[in-house]
Amino acid sequence: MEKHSYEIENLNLWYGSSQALHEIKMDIPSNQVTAIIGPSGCGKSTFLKALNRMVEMVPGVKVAGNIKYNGDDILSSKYHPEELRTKVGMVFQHPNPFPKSIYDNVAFGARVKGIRKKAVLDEMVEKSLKRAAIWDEVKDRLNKNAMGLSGGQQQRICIARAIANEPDVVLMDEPTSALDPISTLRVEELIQQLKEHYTIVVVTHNMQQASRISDRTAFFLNGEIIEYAQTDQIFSNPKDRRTEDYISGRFG
Ligand SMILES: Nc1ncnc2c1ncn2[C@@H]1O[C@H](COP(=O)(O)OP(=O)(O)OP(=O)(O)O)[C@@H](O)[C@H]1O
Repeated sequence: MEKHSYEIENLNLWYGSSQALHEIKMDIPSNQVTAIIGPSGCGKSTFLKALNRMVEMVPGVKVAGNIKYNGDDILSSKYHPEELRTKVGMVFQHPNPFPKSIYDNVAFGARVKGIRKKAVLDEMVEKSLKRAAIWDEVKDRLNKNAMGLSGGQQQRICIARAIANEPDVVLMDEPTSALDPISTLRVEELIQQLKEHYTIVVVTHNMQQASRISDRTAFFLNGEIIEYAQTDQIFSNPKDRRTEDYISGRFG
């Protein structure tokens, strides 16, 4: 049976009195890439930030329904959201390394957890940078400031920082939209490699990207899921007219 990192049912979300998500039902398979597509303002980022409960930082937000993460109801009052912070990593649209060395960026989470041994940190930094496909480019300058890298390299450092915490899910909110085409391709290849170890959920405006890198695609419109299926099916044989109109560029 397919394992799911998330099982979501009846998810509704409001910013004040304005409803941004309506009755979302979605299972997110483990060790696959799930893409979230849809026009601007349809709720993609909101949905992503509901998965790690980051959305609750917005004043006046109300979330109702069921989000099961590895079988635990993360919206229950008994659930400690801190657990999600380590298990669910996040990568943002604009690369946001800390103004620190490459090494310190990747070692950051481990140091927060109290890990001090240099050998342990060294090994973790190397492993994470290798997994993020940037080790060869930076191994000779680990003590240089990460802000001095190109945007594409910075984004891979941010991915290394996210995976250094050994998460099992990585959420990515338009991770390549600020990158040039070559860096975009590198990050796309990386995302496909990462699914061997992590469950990936990626929000993208770019439909070619969704079709290239994802196993499943969910099409959101006005805060609802219109269609969610295998990516091949969404792009070759969509069931809903609105999906077809969107993927063929008729709106959005
Ligand atoms: N912090 C907020 N406070 C109030 N309303 C918000 C907030 N964030 C988002 N919204 C509203 O919720 C709806 C969904 O926004 P969201 O950012 O999730 O969409 P999106 O699909 O990610 O858009 P984009 O592709 O432009 O990033 C929009 O109507 C938006 O205006």
